[in-house]
Amino acid sequence: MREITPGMGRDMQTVTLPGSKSYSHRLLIAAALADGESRITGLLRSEDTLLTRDALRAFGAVIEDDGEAMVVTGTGGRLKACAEPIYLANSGTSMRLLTGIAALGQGETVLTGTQRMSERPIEDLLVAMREAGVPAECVNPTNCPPVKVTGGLLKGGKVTLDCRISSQFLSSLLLAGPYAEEGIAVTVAGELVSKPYVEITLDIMERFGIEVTHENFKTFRVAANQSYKPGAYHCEPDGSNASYFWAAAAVTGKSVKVMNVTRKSRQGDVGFVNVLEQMGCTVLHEEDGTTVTGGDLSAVTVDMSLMPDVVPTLAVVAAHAKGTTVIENVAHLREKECDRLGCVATELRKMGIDAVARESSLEITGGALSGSEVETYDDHRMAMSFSIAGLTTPGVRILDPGCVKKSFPNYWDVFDTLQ
Ligand SMILES: O=C(O)C1=C[C@@H](OP(=O)(O)O)[C@@H](O)[C@H](O)C1
Ligand SMILES: C=C(OP(=O)(O)O)C(=O)O
Repeated sequence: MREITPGMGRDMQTVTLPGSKSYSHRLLIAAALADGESRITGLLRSEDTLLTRDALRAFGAVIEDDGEAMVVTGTGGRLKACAEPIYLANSGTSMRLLTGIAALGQGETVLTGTQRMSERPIEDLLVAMREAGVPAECVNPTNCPPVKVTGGLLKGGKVTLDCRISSQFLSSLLLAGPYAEEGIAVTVAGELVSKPYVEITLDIMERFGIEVTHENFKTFRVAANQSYKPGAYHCEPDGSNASYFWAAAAVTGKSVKVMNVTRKSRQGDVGFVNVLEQMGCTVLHEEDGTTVTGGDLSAVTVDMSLMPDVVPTLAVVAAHAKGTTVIENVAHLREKECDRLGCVATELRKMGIDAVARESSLEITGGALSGSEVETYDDHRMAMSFSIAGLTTPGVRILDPGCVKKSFPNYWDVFDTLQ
């Protein structure tokens, strides 16, 4: 348990954050699929990205960490058989992205995780993989992991993919695509949620020399006989994790600059500052970072389909704003580390805030917060978001604060520099 002390130290604070989780997973995967040696700096070393690293090692990539960079000797897309199941805890990105990559393995691969992982859907991806020739199925009749994938049979061709639950399914097929026998053409059926994460995938594939074409994010084509180019790559800091520090400024009225996270980034969550601006904050965009200064906060109605991971942060800011904030189009938040609509509403209500989770939206009416013991549901974003409420409200106690290790192991050290 960790009790937060209200208040911030200086009026203007600067923070430096570790690497982006989404970029780190993809940089490691692309380098592991390349033929030759890559050197990657700035990577996030957290529970989830290290699980991806270990899985790629099991698939035959040689990955060494010299403290500054990870040096990856890739497989050229020829992956080793994995006799033991690959354990991916509750890392959805690892599970979904590596399920597609397992199609490049030899023989059968089983990918497994925590109890919560076995409640996070994956069947839509497996349907498309089977269309592409890959025997792939859930071990239990749940549409969720563990999954079993038979490698070596990725024919590719035309497939249809339902992306209403997760964009990670599409990223998975795209990343494996260059090594499909016929290449792959993926048509997205239904809404593509979390689209910016697909842009991150496209960015990495392009940087590694792979050409992907698409018509307005509807049909994506990856030609066969392309290969990932090894080289020197750098990972930018994490835009989702920046949200907690911008939110700290928003609720305290002070200023926080997050270094090297700028609007030039392809990380959709950097767009969180635009929502804060709409709520009454001032935002300063500079070449070397983005500063938020808090102001009188008022409620917003906002579609957050593109920025799912900052919804818990926004919810805590909304609890401090005048009026009722409506966060729309976020049904997919129910499938994350916890049911983030239900759990966020429950924890806000414990603090005396009127919060309602609907099927695909969240409504929060700002008001006077009171301290409470915050259940974090083994969800790093619950811990980090609710710590921000503790800056304005005495008696906020975060249970299981160590769960931040999933994406931000030194979160509390950086948080403490605010005080
Ligand atoms: O591809 C990625 O790196 C991610 C995609 C998003 O998931 P969904 O596409 O399932 O919403 C996001 O929530 C997750 O933290 C990271
Ligand atoms: C949803 C998240 O991650 P993942 O899907 O990788 O578990 C997250 O980091 O908020």
